[in-house]
Amino acid sequence: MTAALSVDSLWKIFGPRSDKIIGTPDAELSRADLKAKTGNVVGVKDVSFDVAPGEVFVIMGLSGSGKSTLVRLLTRLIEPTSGSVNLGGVDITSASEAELRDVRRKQVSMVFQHFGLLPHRQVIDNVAYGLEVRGVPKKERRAKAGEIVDLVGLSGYEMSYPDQLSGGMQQRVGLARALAGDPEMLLFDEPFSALDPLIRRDMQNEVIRLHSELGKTMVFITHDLAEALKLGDRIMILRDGAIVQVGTPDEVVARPADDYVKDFVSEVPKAHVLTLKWVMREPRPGEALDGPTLPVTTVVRQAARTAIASDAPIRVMDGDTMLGVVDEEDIMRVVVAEEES
Ligand SMILES: Nc1ncnc2c1ncn2[C@@H]1O[C@H](COP(=O)(O)OP(=O)(O)OP(=O)(O)O)[C@@H](O)[C@H]1O
Repeated sequence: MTAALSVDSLWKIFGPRSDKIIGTPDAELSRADLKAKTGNVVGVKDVSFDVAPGEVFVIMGLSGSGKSTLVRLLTRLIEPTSGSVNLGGVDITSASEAELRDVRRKQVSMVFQHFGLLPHRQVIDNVAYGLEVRGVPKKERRAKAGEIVDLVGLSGYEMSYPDQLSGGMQQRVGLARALAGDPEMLLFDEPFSALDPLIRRDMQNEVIRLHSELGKTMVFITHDLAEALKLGDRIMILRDGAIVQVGTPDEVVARPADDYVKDFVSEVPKAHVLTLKWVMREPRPGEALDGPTLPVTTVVRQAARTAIASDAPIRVMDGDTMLGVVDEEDIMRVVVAEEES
């Protein structure tokens, strides 16, 4: 299957003569050392990854890790120093201005932290804006926008103006606007960072629901690990512009690539994230093998009740194949370790 997004050896170095650094030993320097030696700052350092169609791919990192730079490179809002980006079959790196405009209008929509709504337009016309730019006639674009307004739970607010809505509702308008043009991919740049925790949780659930209904490819930028774990099919962790780890949420939590990631995930409630894959074991000699079955993808916490209710260990399955077993004690070990940490 062709990737929805493919990034290959992408670099962005800010500062003088930045294109002369890649390929030299200076490129290997830490960000601080390179800055001290040459005055250049590495925004994105030799980043490669693929996003599959329909995947939710989260790019996570602390402030300064290069998230905003990377997301801007994806649609070439800034020029890369080297490397390539292929978005839905279009080579972004060599695309003409006209092709880029087309990609930004039709293939990818962005949702930002600052909603960027047009204050003097009603919700319906904010949502329809992208269609208007494309020249879709008023009746048609309003009908389409109306459908999307319903989809994001804003029915009844079509005629409201942005400043009459709460932050969470404004971000729903932002989401609706991004969806109205029926893009293949949504790019979220820290969209919920400014929202209250409860509203933020609602919006995350909204993203999960919309993804399951529409199946769009999503690239989601965040500095919040809990958000990354909740939303991502896979998570890519950046530090100083470089990739530290790419993996599924349970891989990242179970097998952090280094101390940096380990530190990040130390507070994560493991039983809520780890799947049986990480706690199953070989059956012991003589152990009963007629216990209940659960898929290997079951989260540990969800397996607890089954384990407690059964004398024989749970058989952990991949389809018809038994991969291992877990019993109550195996599960308690994860839960207790979590309480102690
Ligand atoms: N135009 C620029 N000129 C020089 N350096 C820049 C420029 N833009 C970004 N940088 C530097 O590149 C690095 C990565 O910044 P970037 O904004 O991409 O990080 P971030 O992870 O998005 O952080 P934040 O969450 O704070 O926005 C930082 O050291 C930043 O100072």
